[in-house]
This record gives sequence, C-alpha cells and structure tokens, in this order.
Amino acid sequence: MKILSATQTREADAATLQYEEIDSLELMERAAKAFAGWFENKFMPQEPVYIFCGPGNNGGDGLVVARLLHQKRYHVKVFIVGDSETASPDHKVNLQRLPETIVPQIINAATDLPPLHKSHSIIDALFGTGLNRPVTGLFAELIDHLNNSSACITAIDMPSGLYTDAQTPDDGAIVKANYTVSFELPKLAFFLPQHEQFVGEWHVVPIGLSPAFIADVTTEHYFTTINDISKLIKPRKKFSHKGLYGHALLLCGGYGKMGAAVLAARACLRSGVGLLTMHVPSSGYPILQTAVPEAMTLTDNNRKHISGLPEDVEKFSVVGLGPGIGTEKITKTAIGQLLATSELPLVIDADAINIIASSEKLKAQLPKNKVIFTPHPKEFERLVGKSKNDYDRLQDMKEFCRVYSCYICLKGSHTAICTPEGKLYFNTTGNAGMATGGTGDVLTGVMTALVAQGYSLEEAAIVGVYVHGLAGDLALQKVGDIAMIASDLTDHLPQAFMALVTA
Ligand SMILES: NC(=O)C1=CN([C@@H]2O[C@H](COP(=O)(O)OP(=O)(O)OC[C@H]3O[C@@H](n4cnc5c(N)ncnc54)[C@H](OP(=O)(O)O)[C@@H]3O)[C@@H](O)[C@H]2O)[C@H](O)CC1
Ligand SMILES: [K+]
Repeated sequence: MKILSATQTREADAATLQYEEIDSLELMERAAKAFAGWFENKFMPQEPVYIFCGPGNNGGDGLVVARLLHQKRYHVKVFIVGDSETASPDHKVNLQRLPETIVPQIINAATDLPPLHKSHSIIDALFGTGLNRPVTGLFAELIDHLNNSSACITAIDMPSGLYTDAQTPDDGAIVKANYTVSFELPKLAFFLPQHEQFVGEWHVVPIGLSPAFIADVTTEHYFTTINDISKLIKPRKKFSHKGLYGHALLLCGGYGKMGAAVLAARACLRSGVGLLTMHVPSSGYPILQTAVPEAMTLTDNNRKHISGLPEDVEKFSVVGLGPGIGTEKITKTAIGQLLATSELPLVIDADAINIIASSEKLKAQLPKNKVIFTPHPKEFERLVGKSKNDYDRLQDMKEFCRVYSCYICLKGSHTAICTPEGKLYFNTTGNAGMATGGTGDVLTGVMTALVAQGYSLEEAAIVGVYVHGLAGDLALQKVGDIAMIASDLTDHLPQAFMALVTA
C-alpha cells in the first residue's frame, strides 16, 4: 500500500470531493465519525474527554468528534486556541453545530490552560497535515502542558507539531501522543524510530478517499499489508520435486557461534527451500548434522572460521552468508573470493556486512542487482555511514542502493526495505519480543530460501521480512515478548506461511 505525502493527501481529499460530488463538510463528518468509532471502542463514557482544537480542519475534526461523543454520552469539554475568526470555514461551521450544552473555552493566554488530571482523556486536534511551520508561542505552551500531564492523549490524524513527511525543526513543540488515529493511510513520519515518543501506538481508520486517485498517484514510499504479501506467495505445484525449489548455500557459523548457522539453516528449511547445503568451519560438522539433519553439511578446512568456499559454488541458486562468521582475515579473503568469482544472488548479513563495509574493494565487487543486505542499525552505519536523522538515513539508504545496485533491509520496529530504484517499503509485522539474539540469523535463512525458490530479490526481501515478523507476532501469542527467543520464530514460520497462503 502507498504512503502519501501531506500534499498528496490534500489532493486525494480534493479528488474524493469531486468524484463523489460531496462537500468538504461531509468528508470531515466521515473522518470524525471514523475517529469517534475508534475512540468509543477504546475509552469508556465515564472518563471526561478534553478536546483541544486548532484553527484548521484538524480542529474542525475535533469539533465534530466533540458533537458525536456528546451524543454517545461522553462528558466532553472543548478548548479552542486563539482567534476563531481566522479559523477554516469547516471549523467555523462545526463550531456552530456544537450542541448548546458544550460551551467551548477559548485559550488566549497561558493563564487559560486548564488543570489536567490523569483521569482525563485528551484529544489532540490542534494541527494535522496542514502544519506548515514549527509550533511555538501559546500553542507550544499548550503542547508542553499536555505533555507534562499524566492524562492519556489521542491525536487526530497526526500528533500536533510533527511534520508529516519531513524533519521537524528542533525548535518546534510536538505532542507526545499515546495513540494516533490517522485517516485512510499511515503517514511516513509514523515509520521512523525517532518519532515513537510522539506518535505512540498508531491506528488507521478508513474514510473512503478516492481509490482511483490513490491507485494513480506516484510515490516511492509503501507499507506492506497481508494482502500485498499474500499475492506474492508462490503456490507449490502438485507435480513438483525438490529440484524446483532451489538449492541454497549458507556460509554461516564460527567456533562458539555455530548456533547462528543452526538458526539460519532451520529457518531456511522452514521457508520452502528445495535443498540446503551448509558450509561451516569443521568444528561445526557434528553440530549441524545432529541439529539439522535435513541439511547437507560441507566443512571448511579451518576448524574455527570460514576460510574458503565449497567447490562448484555456481551450482547453487543463492548464497546466504554472515551469521556467526566473525571478521577474521581468512574469512574476509573467502568473501573476496566469492565476490570475485561468482554471479550468484547473495543474502548478506551480520559480520559479512561488517567485512564488506570495511573494504571499498569488496563493495566495488558486489554483483549488480543481486545482493540483499540485512543490517541492524549499527551494521547499517558501518556500511552506509552515519546519518543526521531518520529522514537523512532514508536518503542515504536510497543513494547507497542506487550506487551499488543492491537491496537493503534496515532492521527495526518497522524494517525499511530499499530497492536499487529507491523504492522504500516499510514492514508492518513484528514486535519488541524479537529484539533478541539470533532473530537476524532466522531472517537470513528465510530470505535465502525465498531467493532459492525464484522470488525476485525485491519480493524475497519484502515477503521475507513480513513473514519473519508475522512468525514473531504468532509466537507472541504463545510465549509473550519477554521470553521470546529466535527459535520461537522458526517454530511459527509454518503457521505464518499458512496464514499468507489463506489470506
Ligand atoms: N483527507 C483527509 O485525511 C482529511 C483530513 N481532514 C483533516 O484536515 C486536516 C488538515 O487540515 P488543514 O486545515 O489543511 O490543516 P491543519 O488543521 O493541520 O492546520 C492548518 C491551520 O493551522 C495553521 N498553522 C499551521 N502551522 C501552524 C503553526 N506551526 N502554528 C500556528 N498555526 C499553524 C494554518 O494557519 P496559517 O497561519 O498557516 O494560515 C491553518 O490555519 C487533517 O490533518 C485532518 O485532520 C478532513 O477533516 C477530512 C479529510
Ligand atoms: K492532531
């Protein structure tokens, strides 16, 4: 699904009004109804609701929400900041439509700020996608007041003060919402780790924006949904044999880190690969043969570290490398050999990323359009460099992928997948329980298996990240986030793939 910019959202708005022949008041009513429906499911009518409205249509939404919640017997208080004479036309109309029993309080100075209590439920309707400069002055004082209260804050569309799709200047105040309920599509800002403290838990409610406009609009930014991913899953053929599903090679493991190889191997096998060969340091032989009987195991000449490649590398469909390998010089030489001699697609993780990051020569040897990197933020920094903020990081990632014609999956709460053309997909599965050692090794295994089966690199990256997170979400229901370990993900891959097949 596409992520629209603030400008595109306004255009979608206009297209919807034109196409459906409705006026903007009707669309505002629809948006507010969608928000109020979400709110009613979350908060009981007993809790006093304080709604803070700004001068634009976000404030207008707040006024309609006030009316709708009042009808549902919520105890609603409305606060309007500044001069309502200069408010937007739809704001003004909805101010008139408030029931007589709701008398808005005007905030003209800091002395007008109401005392807030933790039992209050706050709705932030100050600014939405129309914010066009940092929030200062009285609005900033109000935002500080809201943030310093212990009341629960739900933001309409955007946490006020946060730019929708650009870096917010440091001098602007931003609401720290517990929940953000956004219209139709999530905003780019929601996917960036630096905004977690402002956006809180985000939800999207549909308001029927023109599907034709959304289908036509061009964007570089996407988020993945179960429908997008399930369409990409390749059904298994009835008359099939293992030769149809690829032969993966995993170069993983080191002395004391053979578990990484086991985790990657098991995940690879659970992701549909036809055949799997492991190439591990020789001390790993009994471990792999015992722990993963389905995989074939080749041993390196070195006992502790990978120092070479198997013969006949070209017979494999893909190589996954990195988990547990360390950064020994001999291992670096082996990777150099792989890059110099092979044109196979590569899934590159962990220390293989660190090794390549440390050498311009190796970077220059990366085969074009055949590499997926799966770094965590520290590995990303080594590979691509340090970025000033999350937006710059997205730009830096696009530039790196363009220059080296590669794919990057930057792991995080919303893993960001970048293509050589600069398309960015944000993943929507996964949870904090997955922040534990070995889950990256599982991802390497999953993605390697998908490439082996003939998924394009773009498909393997977005499907792999999605199914890995989905397995984590399924595991969460069984083991919770505190006790979750990497093997729990592999154990839930079968259920995750089945969910994708039947979605
Ligand atoms: N398609 C949809 O998703 C729909 C969204 N709706 C809601 O509408 C808002 C966007 O409304 P808009 O009126 O465009 O913008 P805002 O309400 O966010 O804010 C604009 C007003 O705020 C002033 N402004 C902007 N920045 C600041 C600032 N830093 N300090 C003070 N004032 C600011 C601006 O005034 P100017 O001085 O710049 O003229 C405007 O008055 C969207 O988020 C949804 O909530 C629709 O209701 C339905 C469809
Ligand atoms: K808001």
